[in-house]
Amino acid sequence: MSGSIDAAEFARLLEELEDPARRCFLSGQGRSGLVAGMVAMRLMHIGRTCHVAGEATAPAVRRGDVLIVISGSGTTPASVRHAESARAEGATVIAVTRPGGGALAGIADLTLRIPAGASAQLGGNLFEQAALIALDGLVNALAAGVPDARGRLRRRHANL
Ligand SMILES: O=C([C@H](O)CO)[C@H](O)[C@H](O)COP(=O)(O)O
Repeated sequence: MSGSIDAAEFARLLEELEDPARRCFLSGQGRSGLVAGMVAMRLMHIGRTCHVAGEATAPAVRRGDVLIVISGSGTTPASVRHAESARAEGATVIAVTRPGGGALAGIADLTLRIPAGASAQLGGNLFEQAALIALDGLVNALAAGVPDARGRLRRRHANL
């Protein structure tokens, strides 16, 4: 990976997600969608109301919500559509994408650029791995403000 995540972008995202009452939506396709699911799970564990776009139980996104769209290319049609729809509803859209960020970065209110270019791995592996580490870092930073976050995770963890 060349370069690093921009500290100001990371801080801006943290600020946007500071309000524990704010609903979060996550979106991504393929492996980027799996990263979205992992991040949504941890946000739920620390007490957030969080949904994964496209899941049967996800409600409508509305003004005041935050949608985080994960897409290395920034051009995956479903991801771009989710960003457009959420913007049209008045939600805040956060793009997690490579520098450049395709159409997605142009739609988003905020972007976290993940400097994961070509690598010896298959497909977009490096982006997907790096995006997960960055977003786990974001959740850990949010968890620091949650009283007894570890206990909360234990109590909220799936048991079925
Ligand atoms: O699963 C993926 C593919 O195998 C590349 O590693 C991608 O996550 C999926 O195709 C979505 O692409 P992006 O929106 O560009 O992340």
